[in-house]
Amino acid sequence: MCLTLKTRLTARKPPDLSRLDMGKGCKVVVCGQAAVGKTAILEQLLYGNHSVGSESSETQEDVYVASVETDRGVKEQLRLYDTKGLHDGQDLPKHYYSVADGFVLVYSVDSVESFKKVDVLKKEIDKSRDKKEVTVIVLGNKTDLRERRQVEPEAAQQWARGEKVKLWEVSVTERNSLIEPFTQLTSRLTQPQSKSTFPLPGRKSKGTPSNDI
Ligand SMILES: Nc1nc2c(ncn2[C@@H]2O[C@H](COP(=O)(O)OP(=O)(O)OP(=O)(O)O)[C@@H](O)[C@H]2O)c(=O)[nH]1
Repeated sequence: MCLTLKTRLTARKPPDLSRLDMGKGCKVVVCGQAAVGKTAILEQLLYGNHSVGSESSETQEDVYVASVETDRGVKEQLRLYDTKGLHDGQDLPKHYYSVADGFVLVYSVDSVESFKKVDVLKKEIDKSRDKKEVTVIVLGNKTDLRERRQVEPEAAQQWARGEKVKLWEVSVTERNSLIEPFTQLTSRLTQPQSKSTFPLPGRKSKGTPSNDI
């Protein structure tokens, strides 16, 4: 498993929509209710240096470019869009639906409201995906807050089965819990048959040549 930060393109400034279509790599939108831990997850995954409970400012939009080794042993590039957290009644801006190859929907297990928001987002994705193939994974974060849990794992997994998405419970306090979801997401996003409308029999994965630093 290898996951390296290549670049962090922006820092806490308003979104520049023109950047969304630029650059290579699968585009993954990380979204969910405010303060569920979207930034903490990305920073812990990529830098390994997030200390939970630390003061954090609200994200506007940040883009991280990461190199992830898939379960086929090929390094692939991901562009991870850390989006502004959604407050009550707020929707994810529409442009994300049209550019995303994949979504990471994040809720916090100590907030049933944040889980309901993930359900709303999933249904929006289904409505807007048109014919495009989009990979969605769901992360239930903050499992370390055991006494404050409001979303039970079985109920969440049942919902996930109904929606045909994979759901992992994670905690930023355990970096290892974050690795498998992102490895699987990358593997699915880059699997050869999803790239071609006319898969050829016996066609092998080409993979993307690594240009790691
Ligand atoms: N206990 C605990 N706290 C966490 C965890 N993940 C994140 N946090 C804390 O939750 C707070 C909010 O985290 P952020 O990463 O800023 O959340 P966000 O979803 O990016 O927030 P917005 O940008 O406002 O939407 C921070 O104090 C984090 O340290 C976790 O797994 N466990």
